[in-house]
Amino acid sequence: MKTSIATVSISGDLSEKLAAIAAAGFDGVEIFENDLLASDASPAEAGRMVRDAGLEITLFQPFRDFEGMPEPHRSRAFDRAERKFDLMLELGAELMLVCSNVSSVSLGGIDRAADDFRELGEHSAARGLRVGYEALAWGRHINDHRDAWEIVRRADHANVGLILDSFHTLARKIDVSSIRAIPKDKLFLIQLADAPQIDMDLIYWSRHFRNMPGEGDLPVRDFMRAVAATGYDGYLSLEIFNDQFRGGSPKSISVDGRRSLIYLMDQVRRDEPEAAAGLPEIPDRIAVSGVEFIEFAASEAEARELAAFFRGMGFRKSGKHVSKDVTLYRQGGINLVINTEREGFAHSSYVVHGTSVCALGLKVENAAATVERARALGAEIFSQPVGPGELTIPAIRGVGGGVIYFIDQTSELRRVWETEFVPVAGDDAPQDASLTAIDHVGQTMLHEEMLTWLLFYTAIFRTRKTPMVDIIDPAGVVRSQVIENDEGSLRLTLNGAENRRTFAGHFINESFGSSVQHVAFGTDDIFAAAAALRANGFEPLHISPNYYDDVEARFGLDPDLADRLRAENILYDRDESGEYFQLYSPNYGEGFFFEIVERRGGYRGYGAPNAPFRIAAQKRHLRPKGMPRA
Ligand SMILES: O=C(O)c1ccc(O)c(O)c1
Ligand SMILES: [Mg+2]
Repeated sequence: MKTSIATVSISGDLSEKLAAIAAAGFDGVEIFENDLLASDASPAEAGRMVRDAGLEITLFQPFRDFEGMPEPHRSRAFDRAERKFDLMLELGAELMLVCSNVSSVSLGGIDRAADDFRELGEHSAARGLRVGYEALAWGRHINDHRDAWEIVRRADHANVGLILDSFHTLARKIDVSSIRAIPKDKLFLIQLADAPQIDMDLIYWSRHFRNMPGEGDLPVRDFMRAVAATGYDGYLSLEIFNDQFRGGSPKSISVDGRRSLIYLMDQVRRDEPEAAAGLPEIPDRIAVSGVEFIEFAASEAEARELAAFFRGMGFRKSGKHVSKDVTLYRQGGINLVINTEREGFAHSSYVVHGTSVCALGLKVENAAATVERARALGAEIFSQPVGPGELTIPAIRGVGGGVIYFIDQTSELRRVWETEFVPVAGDDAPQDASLTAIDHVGQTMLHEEMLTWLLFYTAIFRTRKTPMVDIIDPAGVVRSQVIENDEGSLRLTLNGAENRRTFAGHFINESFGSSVQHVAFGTDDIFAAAAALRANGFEPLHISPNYYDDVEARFGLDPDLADRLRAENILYDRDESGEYFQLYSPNYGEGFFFEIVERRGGYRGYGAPNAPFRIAAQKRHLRPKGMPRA
């Protein structure tokens, strides 16, 4: 698989772009003319920069408003083409993209356009160059790749071919099976882009909202299957016009791009094994059955406070690590560990972020295969020296720098708790709060990082995304999207803060980066949980009584139930499929919190309608210098 990306897809000046593209492992780059015009480098110098970075120029583009013109526009278009051929020879680019004409003076006519392309083919062949024709979705006469192909077919010139761009084809919902009838030697380049499904003007959608394959909602996989069926084995080139990417980190966008292509082609290899025989074999997306543990990094003093929090929620101190300052707390199927080591990863995480979640442990089928797939997708493998009596737990770095460990049931890892921890007799055992499992883990990030996290989780794990939901914070909007498995036993909520005055934004600011902001535990009996918390002296987040008057009226609740909710500070939501009960801890530090939830029936949401009231309460509890109030 040969991969390429257009310079328009990422931010920075030309040399920054090239460095990031090369570092991410791309083989080639499309030079967008504007990037050259903006650069101080001459075309020859720019070409040298590309080759010095170890890249090939896959395309020079775009050449506009060429075919089907009346005179004198026609002659002028040919003159312009000659000028660009000069430039391409200096640059060292061999293929030029001609996008379909949008000019109001263009005449249309398949044969007229074919004649123009045949003549352009002659001119380009004389210079040793080739031209590829792309149907823009908004082209004046040609806006469908099937018509562009007819023109290329009738032009019948070896130096004239077709360029397919998944966006233009999929945005117009053109049947992709038509691609299977195109001979592969006439496909000069494949451009790939996805996009979120939003109803808007095609040009605006294309130029501002494209994203990497897998990040959006278009069936890029079906498009690529059809391309693979032709036997096409040339460059796959990302061409992503996206405002956020243009303002983002060149490195991270480039890494996402490479990841998206590897992920896409791994799916295509499985769909079309005949066609995609040459692609590397990597383990399929990894099934995750849930969260095995959550690890917090803390100082000793803060660990005592955190442990008091855990105790209040019914967690029992259950084990001490055989060789490290790590303590295990358990309840139901939930494992929480606090790491107070003075060296190693947890400690450096503590130094940077303060007391926080530094690692997640996920339950997978096969931990070694998980690391293999993650590595193939460009994830960073994590390891640190193993102490006496410790197992080597396979791990990778998550997007925000946190660690994700993998525990399976088929290796010695299944005995990790017995192997690494000695039981401790909890003398001061709290009342069990009937917490059974981790319902979801909430990760907070900047809004512009959301697609990166989304692609990371969905490319490596057998998970899917749910539609974006807006969480209304009194100081702004937080966008929330969930990564989940089919069973609902793994749910990661990604919360993207658009400003720093939201509760989520405050957390990112104060904890120096994106990470886990909350952990939600599931229970089968929220009222039993609330009673246990009370018995353990744990005071939940206080919710305004005004909220309960509204809930009672809105859902027509039985007044007794409304009173119980009010008395226990439990939030309530309901949809067609079931009910949801939520109980919140006070903030820990700068906005970290726990949540206890009960789902009844088939409720699959997260109580978004309650968020404004819960967030308002949490903000009232934010203290100038934060330590818990438990
Ligand atoms: O938005 C455009 O004009 C444009 C230009 C060149 C392309 O390859 C493309 O897909 C879109
Ligand atoms: Mg294109």
